[in-house]
Amino acid sequence: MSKSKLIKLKKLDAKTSPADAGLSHTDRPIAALASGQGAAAVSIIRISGACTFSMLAPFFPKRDEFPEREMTLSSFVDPETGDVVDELMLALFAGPRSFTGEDSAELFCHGGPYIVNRILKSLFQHGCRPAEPGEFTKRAFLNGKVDLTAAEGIRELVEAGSHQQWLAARQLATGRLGQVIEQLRIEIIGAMAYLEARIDFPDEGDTQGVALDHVSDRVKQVLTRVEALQNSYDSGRVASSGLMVTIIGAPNMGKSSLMNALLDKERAIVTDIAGTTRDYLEERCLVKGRLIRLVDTAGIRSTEEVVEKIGVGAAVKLAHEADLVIILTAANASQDELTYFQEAIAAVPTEKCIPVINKIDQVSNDFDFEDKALKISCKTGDGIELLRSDIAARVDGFVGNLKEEPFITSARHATALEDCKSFLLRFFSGIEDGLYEEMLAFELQHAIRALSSIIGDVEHDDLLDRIFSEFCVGK
Ligand SMILES: Nc1nc2c(c(=O)[nH]1)N(C=O)[C@@H](CNc1ccc(C(=O)N[C@@H](CCC(=O)O)C(=O)O)cc1)CN2
Ligand SMILES: Nc1nc2c(ncn2[C@@H]2O[C@H](COP(=O)(O)OP(=O)(O)OP(=O)(O)O)[C@@H](O)[C@H]2O)c(=O)[nH]1
Ligand SMILES: [Mg+2]
Repeated sequence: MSKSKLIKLKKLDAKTSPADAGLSHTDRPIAALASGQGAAAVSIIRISGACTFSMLAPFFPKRDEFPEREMTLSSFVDPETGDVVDELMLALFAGPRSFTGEDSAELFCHGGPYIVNRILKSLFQHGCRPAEPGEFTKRAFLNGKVDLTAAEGIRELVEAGSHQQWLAARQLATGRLGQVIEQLRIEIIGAMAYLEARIDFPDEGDTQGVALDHVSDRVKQVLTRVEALQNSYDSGRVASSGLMVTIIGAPNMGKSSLMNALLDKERAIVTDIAGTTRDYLEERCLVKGRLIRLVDTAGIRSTEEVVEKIGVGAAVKLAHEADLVIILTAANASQDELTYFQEAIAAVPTEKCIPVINKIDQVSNDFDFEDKALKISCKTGDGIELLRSDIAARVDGFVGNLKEEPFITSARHATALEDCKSFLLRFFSGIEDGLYEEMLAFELQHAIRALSSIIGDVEHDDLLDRIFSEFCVGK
């Protein structure tokens, strides 16, 4: 194996820090703890930006050269006191071959809070500034290392706590979605090149009609794929942000108790007073490894006769927002409460609805239950595992086979695709209305811009040139 390149830690000319040497706030290298807070075996401090290497020089006085992209055991010295703060591993990355694309360094130090804070403090005193949240990844994006979807994916990878979140984050972080969007963009740009040719060479005569069909066929294919991506949003959203599960029911049925049981902690206040929960309460949690957003609601009261209708109306509204609605009653519920239960079940679409009877510990074993409902007791825990399995199965139903097809995960992607689609549709109605090529090209340009916004607003003139160079007039 060839020996790796050496990087020199040259001190800046002045016996001063980069800050004193005239580096503005924005030019200064950024530094931050990259690993978790709190005591750890090892912590990682990341540094990135021009002057990273010269900024580090005063901390490693015994050595002025380090191999690139290799860990080297070194003493980190406090230039003020001469204290050896830690024996740590140093890795240097010369830009553009780094995560951010800039000169960068990583310090793997002993993970005590004192050491970490002291190193960071020294770095800030000698020219670094604290990195803003996401700034390393932002720099990677600005330096063209990752597109916007990949940057989003990196953020989601770091937060992923479930298999589905990992799947969703991976397809963003690896650039898979970005590539799909880029392909669609290039397709429209290619179609537009034909249009531009018709604009620039209007007298090429007989092939004109054929060419417009060709453009429209290509755009139609893009539209189909845009719609497929739009349809993937439900799955992608559930994978990435969790299934929204709302618990509704009359007061005192045990909605908050069920929330706590599923969360496995005393989150919601539970009392025997009807009307304890007054507002929505949302908590994220894992159910058999699947992320859900669990929403506890205020019990729907029936103080007057008309209220039942209002109650059912509220259930319909909640059902509309939620991916799954747990409709709760109790084994010892009153006739009114049971009526509400039945009406709510009728009002919520079947595929979104899990009817559940709670408090089965309060009635004898041969009690005649309504067949379809799941029977549980938040008090004894009976039936809770079955409910968990049911919820997990619903998540899997949404997330399905996300492995095969590309999918979108955020409202940002969904909105941009909707924009793109509406411009494509305007393009088609423009053809029907016999609009000039210039106008048609205008719609396509907007569709391209909408796609560009997904991967980051980049100039597409360069791409246009590339496509044009492969393109021959009249073909
Ligand atoms: N120590 C460490 N571990 C880490 C990261 C990191 O920044 N540092 N990562 C941070 O997220 C992830 C890995 N992602 C990375 C992506 C690109 C490059 C990088 O140096 N890219 C160069 C060289 C590529 C090559 O030689 O193959 C480049 O793209 O030019 C490094 C890490 C997870 N683990
Ligand atoms: N015996 C028994 N009591 C239960 C069970 N689940 C809940 N309870 C009790 O029922 C009462 C109401 O429970 P909550 O969870 O506050 O009911 P809720 O539906 O959230 O009520 P509101 O917020 O007022 O709408 C409390 O006293 C709970 O301890 C159960 O499975 N068995
Ligand atoms: Mg409650």
